[in-house]
Amino acid sequence: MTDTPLILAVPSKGRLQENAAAFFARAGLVFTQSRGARDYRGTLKGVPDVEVAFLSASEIVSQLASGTAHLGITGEDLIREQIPDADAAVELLTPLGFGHANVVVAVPQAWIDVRNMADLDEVAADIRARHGTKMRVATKYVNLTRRFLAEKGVSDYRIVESLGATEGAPGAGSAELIVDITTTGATLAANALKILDDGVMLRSEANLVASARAPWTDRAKAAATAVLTRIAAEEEARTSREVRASLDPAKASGLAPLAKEHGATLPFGHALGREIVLHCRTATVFDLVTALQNLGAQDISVRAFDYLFRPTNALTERLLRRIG
Ligand SMILES: Nc1ncnc2c1ncn2[C@@H]1O[C@H](COP(=O)(O)OP(=O)(O)OP(=O)(O)O)[C@@H](O)[C@H]1O
Ligand SMILES: O=P(O)(O)OC[C@H]1O[C@H](OP(=O)(O)OP(=O)(O)O)[C@H](O)[C@@H]1O
Ligand SMILES: [Mg+2]
Repeated sequence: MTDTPLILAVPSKGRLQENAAAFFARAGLVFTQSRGARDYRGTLKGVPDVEVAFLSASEIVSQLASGTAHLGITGEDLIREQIPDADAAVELLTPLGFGHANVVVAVPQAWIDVRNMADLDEVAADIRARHGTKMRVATKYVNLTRRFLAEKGVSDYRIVESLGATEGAPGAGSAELIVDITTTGATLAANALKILDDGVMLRSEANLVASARAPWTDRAKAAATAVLTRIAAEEEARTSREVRASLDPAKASGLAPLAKEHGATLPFGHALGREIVLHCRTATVFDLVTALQNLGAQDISVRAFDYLFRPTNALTERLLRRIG
């Protein structure tokens, strides 16, 4: 226990698997599965003290909640659904830009008068009056649904737990409406369902998540820092550019204010000769080039980095703030 390595939980199937593997690969983090593809444990090439656990997105949530895994990639929808006190149990270190899905309340398109959550109260009353039963909501997001309906003041309903093909429930007659995730909307459309106007419960995407309950030994902390440092260096590289140019030293006094105005830095300070080097955000690079040209700079070149390691990074700081 005192010497536990870092357990990194990675999606082994489903929608997140490929994107998660690509995300780690970009950061130079390559998995090795020693006993072939059916081995559900692995390591990270060149990073000691890391054990990779290949799990489903929902198992990853369970392991982060219990502290069996230290770090993992999974959907925020599953985090909010499966962990009652999510903010106490885990820290969402950063959204990852893939695995986008909205958790929504959807009803049959044929219900033309039902447009928003408030209308559901009338639907419930109507069902009760006609059939003496409760309005049925099919979903696997039981907790999110209960919380959301309570917030919206809808109380006369019952949940029909659904483990798959939830969108088919109204058509099959096993529920009146559903709560499920949607990305393109194709499955909802195919089942003649529509999202209520105020029926988006959560906009989810894949996140890099840390467990607050895992045994954060020094060894695990050091390994996590190594992993997060690489991830941050890849992101910093992707969002930064290096700008080099030749500038008459007589004009060098204009450089610092120019850099400041464009949010750029002079990592090597003011060169004594003609060569100047700036780092800037990718999005501002052409404005910076124009400003340098106006200052009289020549032979301006712009380069991308593979990795850019800063003295600190937001990911590691966020983790260490949380786990101490
Ligand atoms: N279009 C999508 N449909 C489903 N999930 C998506 C979609 N886009 C992103 N996701 C995310 O991927 C997560 C895992 O869903 P996925 O369908 O891959 O799991 P699964 O393999 O079906 O897992 P399980 O067997 O536990 O249901 C979702 O909870 C959600 O966060
Ligand atoms: O809005 P769309 O782009 O149509 O995507 C939404 C559908 O995708 C998911 O199912 P999935 O294919 O993962 O099958 P599952 O229900 O077996 O997990 C989800 O449960 C929806 O049914
Ligand atoms: Mg699925």
